[in-house]
Amino acid sequence: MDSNLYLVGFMGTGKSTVGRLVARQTGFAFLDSDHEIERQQGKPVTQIFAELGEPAFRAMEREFIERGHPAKRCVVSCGGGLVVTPGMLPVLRARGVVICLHAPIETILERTRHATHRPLLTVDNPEQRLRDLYAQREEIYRRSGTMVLTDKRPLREIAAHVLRIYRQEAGPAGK
Ligand SMILES: Nc1ncnc2c1ncn2[C@@H]1O[C@H](COP(=O)(O)OP(=O)(O)O)[C@@H](O)[C@H]1O
Ligand SMILES: O=C(O)C1=C[C@@H](OP(=O)(O)O)[C@@H](O)[C@H](O)C1
Ligand SMILES: [Mg+2]
Repeated sequence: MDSNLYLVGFMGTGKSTVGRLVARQTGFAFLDSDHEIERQQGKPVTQIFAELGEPAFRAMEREFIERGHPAKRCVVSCGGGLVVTPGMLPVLRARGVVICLHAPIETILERTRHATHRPLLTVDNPEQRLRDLYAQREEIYRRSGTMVLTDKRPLREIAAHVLRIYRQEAGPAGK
């Protein structure tokens, strides 16, 4: 059982935090798509958006998923928009197990309130932006993979749940 595990879902659902924990527990490598792109570009995601634009960032995400990471034994925390780009979900599915983290919008608003590293939220009304994006994307996340609820749940419990699903879906009958 060594296929990759991809965590997808909206901003603030805990992909980066939970992914790190699951990687530690499995001994898999931990890769966060945002961090990998930042490392490769030598600048933060906010600067990439400002200087090169969102489409360029989406192309970097695609490149990272298609050619930029090992095929086995990785936990990959995907940036929230990665799986929204048309054509990305089949690529993730072909490469491993896709699990979607979920939280209600009120919890997302709370968890993202003080962060400054998400360029989509550096607007006059970040709350409205989050509500709009959440509504636009909800259906895509719902269809992306087995859903894990994260609201009012401790991180270690979420990580254990993710790991259980991974073992079921990557097991002998799976990948
Ligand atoms: N289950 C949880 N309970 C409480 N806080 C959480 C939980 N999951 C994530 N957080 C917090 O929410 C914020 C966003 O988490 P992060 O892992 O960066 O999400 P994502 O990568 O999905 O955007 C962080 O401050 C993190 O500590
Ligand atoms: O939802 C999005 O489009 C984005 C989510 C971010 O990642 P997180 O989901 O880890 O915050 C990051 O990739 C970028 O700011 C764009
Ligand atoms: Mg993240």
